[in-house]
Amino acid sequence: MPRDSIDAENVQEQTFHGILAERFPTRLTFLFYRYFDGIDVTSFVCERDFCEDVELVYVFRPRCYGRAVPVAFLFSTSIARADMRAFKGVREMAAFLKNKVLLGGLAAAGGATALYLFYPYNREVYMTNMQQNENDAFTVKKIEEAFQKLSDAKDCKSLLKKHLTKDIVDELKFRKTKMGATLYDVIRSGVFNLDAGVGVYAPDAESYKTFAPLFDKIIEDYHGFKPTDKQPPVDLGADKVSEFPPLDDGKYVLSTRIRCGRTLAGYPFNPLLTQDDYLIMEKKVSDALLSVKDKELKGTYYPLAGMTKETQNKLIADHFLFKEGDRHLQHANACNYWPKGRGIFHNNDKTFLIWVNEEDHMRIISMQQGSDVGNVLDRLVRGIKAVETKVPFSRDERLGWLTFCPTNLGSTVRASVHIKLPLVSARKDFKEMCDELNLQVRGIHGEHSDSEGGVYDISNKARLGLSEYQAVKQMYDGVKKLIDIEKEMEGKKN
Ligand SMILES: Nc1ncnc2c1ncn2[C@@H]1O[C@H](COP(=O)(O)OP(=O)(O)OP(=O)(O)O)[C@@H](O)[C@H]1O
Repeated sequence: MPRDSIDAENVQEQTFHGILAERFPTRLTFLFYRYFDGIDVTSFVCERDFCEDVELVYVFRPRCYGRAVPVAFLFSTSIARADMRAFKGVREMAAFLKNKVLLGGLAAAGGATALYLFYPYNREVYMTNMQQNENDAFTVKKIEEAFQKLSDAKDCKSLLKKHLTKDIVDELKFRKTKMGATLYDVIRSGVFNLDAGVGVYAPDAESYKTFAPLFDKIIEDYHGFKPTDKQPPVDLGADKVSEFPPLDDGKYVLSTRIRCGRTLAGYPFNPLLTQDDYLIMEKKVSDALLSVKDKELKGTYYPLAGMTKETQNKLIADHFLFKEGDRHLQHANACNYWPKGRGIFHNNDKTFLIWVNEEDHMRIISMQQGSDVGNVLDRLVRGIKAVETKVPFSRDERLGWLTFCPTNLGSTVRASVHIKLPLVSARKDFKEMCDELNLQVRGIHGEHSDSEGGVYDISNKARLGLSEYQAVKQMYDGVKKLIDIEKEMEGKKN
């Protein structure tokens, strides 16, 4: 049963029968239309999202042409056979043969034209209906409609829109990973959220290979990481933390946070996880965390199910917990069965935290007040080492640690500071300056939020093609430079 159908099954079934009764009053008319008009019954069972308004879909209308050609051929030959029996005498036979040659010629020409005109359709029909390339016809139709929607969205600036060409759609629309991910699962969020910066998510690890013609272009555009490039070996920077002394004495940087993402080997990512998967993974991770021995890291796992709204909101406001209801994640089907299987682990001081089954299976986080980047990194490294011995993670030779969003691949490290730079951030070219320093700017309540009280979240932009240590260094060097410019501007002002 397709994943989307779980809740909507009964409703859809009823709608389906209602529509059938209305449009096809007798079983015979239904069968006729089903045969000649290409109605694919399996496609009715599921849909509740993108094509909400489409009740009945003639999945491949051109199927009728595919069937019409052989039917017409059989029809004409059977008439010819009947005629032949009726003819007597050589003259009639010669005339008949002449006609037959003519008829045969016309049929061949007609057949060739039909083949030429309808080959692409028939190929699709064959591939989908014979399950040659796995994807069902309705999903193919959804992908084509999604592509049309993106093409019509002139203001959309996402990398998805930029790189999803007709050729790529035609190449990928039939593909499906072994766990069942389609191109539609990949692009769904970006199709709903035309204001997205990127717009794609990987429903499972294999998607990065199966849908590589799209992912590779987006990855290269975002990270500057070519299809021939390879993620360097892991270097968490355990022996180099002393290179990151505090950035300032508390004047500019309010707090520092370094996080990385991990996915459990053998499990798909959010859109393909079942309720049982979520619960099993939660148990695996929370059990593993129980055995953390490091005194500073030891803590408790708090499942989201059962947590009061008040506690949740307090944790979110204090920047410890993920927010609920991010529309980009929701449209990527990343919030199924929420809040089941989701939760947060943290130590007493809330300086070491692990998010379970939010965007990625795990987000490992180290954070504290002030700008002691070295200390934050040291704690994170100890945390990663404590966990990775208990649960195996997905890593790809080329792309490094695998994550749901392609912007997080590779090192998966986002090292950030909450920082106040009143003069620099007032400059018109603030965003361009940060871009040049390979820094990403966000508001203080996370991605897609605005700055408050002049505080920005500034982090490394690149995560792929550089080691964990290099990602932290990118943020450290860039922020140091911004602080120097702020000081320079202060000097000039005074
Ligand atoms: N340096 C920091 N100090 C304190 N809190 C921070 C810092 N950086 C980020 N946060 C907080 O962490 C929370 C999560 O932020 P956000 O969702 O932007 O980033 P993320 O966890 O890196 O994930 P993603 O990049 O996938 O969105 C937010 O509440 C944000 O304010």
